[in-house]
Amino acid sequence: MHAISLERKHALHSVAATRTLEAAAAAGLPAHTLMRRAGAATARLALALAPHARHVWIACGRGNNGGDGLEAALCLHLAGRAVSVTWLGEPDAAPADARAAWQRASEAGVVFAPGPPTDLGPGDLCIDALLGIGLSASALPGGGPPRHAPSGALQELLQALRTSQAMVLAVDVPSGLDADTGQYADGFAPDSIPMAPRHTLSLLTLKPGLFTAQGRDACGSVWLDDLGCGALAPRATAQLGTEHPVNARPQAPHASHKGSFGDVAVVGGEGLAARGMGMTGAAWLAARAALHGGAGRVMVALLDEGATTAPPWPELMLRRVDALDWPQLTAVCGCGGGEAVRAVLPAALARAPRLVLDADGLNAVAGDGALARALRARADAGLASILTPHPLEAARLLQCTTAQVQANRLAAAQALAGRYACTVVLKGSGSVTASPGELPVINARGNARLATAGTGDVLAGLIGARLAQGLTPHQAASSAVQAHGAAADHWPAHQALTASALAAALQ
Ligand SMILES: NC(=O)C1=CN([C@@H]2O[C@H](COP(=O)(O)OP(=O)(O)OC[C@H]3O[C@@H](n4cnc5c(N)ncnc54)[C@H](OP(=O)(O)O)[C@@H]3O)[C@@H](O)[C@H]2O)[C@@H](O)CC1
Ligand SMILES: [K+]
Repeated sequence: MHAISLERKHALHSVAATRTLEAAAAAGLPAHTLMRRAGAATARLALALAPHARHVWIACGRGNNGGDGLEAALCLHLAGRAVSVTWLGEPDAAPADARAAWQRASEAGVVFAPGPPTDLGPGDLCIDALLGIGLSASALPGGGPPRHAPSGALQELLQALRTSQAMVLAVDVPSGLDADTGQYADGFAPDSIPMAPRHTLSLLTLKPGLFTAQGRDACGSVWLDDLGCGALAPRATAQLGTEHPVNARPQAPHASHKGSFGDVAVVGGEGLAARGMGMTGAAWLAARAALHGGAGRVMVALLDEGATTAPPWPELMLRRVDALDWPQLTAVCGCGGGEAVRAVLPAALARAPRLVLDADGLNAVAGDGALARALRARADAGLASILTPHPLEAARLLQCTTAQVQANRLAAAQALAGRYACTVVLKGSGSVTASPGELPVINARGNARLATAGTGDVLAGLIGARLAQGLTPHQAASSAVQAHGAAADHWPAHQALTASALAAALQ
């Protein structure tokens, strides 16, 4: 068992892949072995997390997730800890593994109670073994006729886990969270983020839903125990994090010059005169990020007709759009582009060998079939494209709703990558980078402090710098997303995170 380090990459497996592994592993082992191992691992982690707990309360559901909880109860009881179990199952209706676990726990004298002890305090521990990967698909958003929201005893136990002052350890997955998508099933989402610390012990595999959408908030710290079956794991579904270099420069030869690291041109920043909204700041932010991200030279072509603006940072060079030497550039197009960017896109799409399309650039493509076809045609011409939509922009590009994008972020990013034959970064909690023929990458870094104006422009500029330095689009995008998140994770607690300061802190 180990805590998931964000410094390394990790394989992620869907529920279906995990079920395949479970079946293969179980076939070679005596009956109930996997569940015993799962229970023992849960108990070990419980003892490590809350060594001084006066009481451990375990909420167990009717399925095998509850069986893991019963096995953990037995282990903790045998270790001399004060344990009580609330089990929603019935021996005659329980699956075989869970029934065996109940029998062993009962015979050993584990205490069963109708609910949690009334005096659970901050030093105590709750274990959530109500629902695991057997969450019914029909209860998932968009997954068919809605099943009834959790009711009665299940609802009461969920509520007790969420309002308890005691730390919560979730077995396999926080109950009600879809392990594939990171979305709660209907009726399972908490009203607010619980205050007590949370941990999740993922069993057999790490699942994608633990790290994207609502997964990060639901899980807290994530641990993995492969139950001794890691060698049997099938092909990964996705990857958590990346090990690509954060900045290509440190490996560069001494005899380098500014041309060695590529030219980035940021095209965006509609002026105040166009529609009464000045958005030039977005272009400057992207440009600053490209500079700090290691691009050799950074040019800015503002969509601000007639304005004479001095660059806010002297390293940046101003260009008119018609003076851009497209074939030599990595273009970052769209940041603060407003309506004006639409006129520039035909040239950028046809001529830029490497293109990052952000914000209004994406909206323009979503609303114009000819631009969409031009984007799609770039792959056949050997031109590299990266799209960086947030969920609403992704929904426009896919002609669906934001809720449908969020219901399965991995699938949405992959659908976009397929539709436009390019790399896609679907932003949001647990950003997903997808490219045709590549394993999608879920970013594990970053935090809510990134939810401030301009950080998306910074990301687009950084991706442009990575692309200009010769990384593949998939590497450039996934490593930039990770570096952007890591910068926020290392941000001093007392210091405001602004996009401008973030751009300057990039490495
Ligand atoms: N077997 C093994 O080898 C191993 C298994 N392992 C463990 O088993 C877990 C998977 O077990 P599982 O398949 O039994 O599913 P599980 O997560 O307990 O849920 C099923 C229960 O939930 C209920 N339920 C579902 N949706 C619902 C809803 N919307 N609202 C309300 N209720 C709902 C459903 O009710 P029903 O549909 O029967 O009415 C049923 O009672 C896995 O996560 C891991 O912890 C590990 O030990 C490794 C070895
Ligand atoms: K659970």
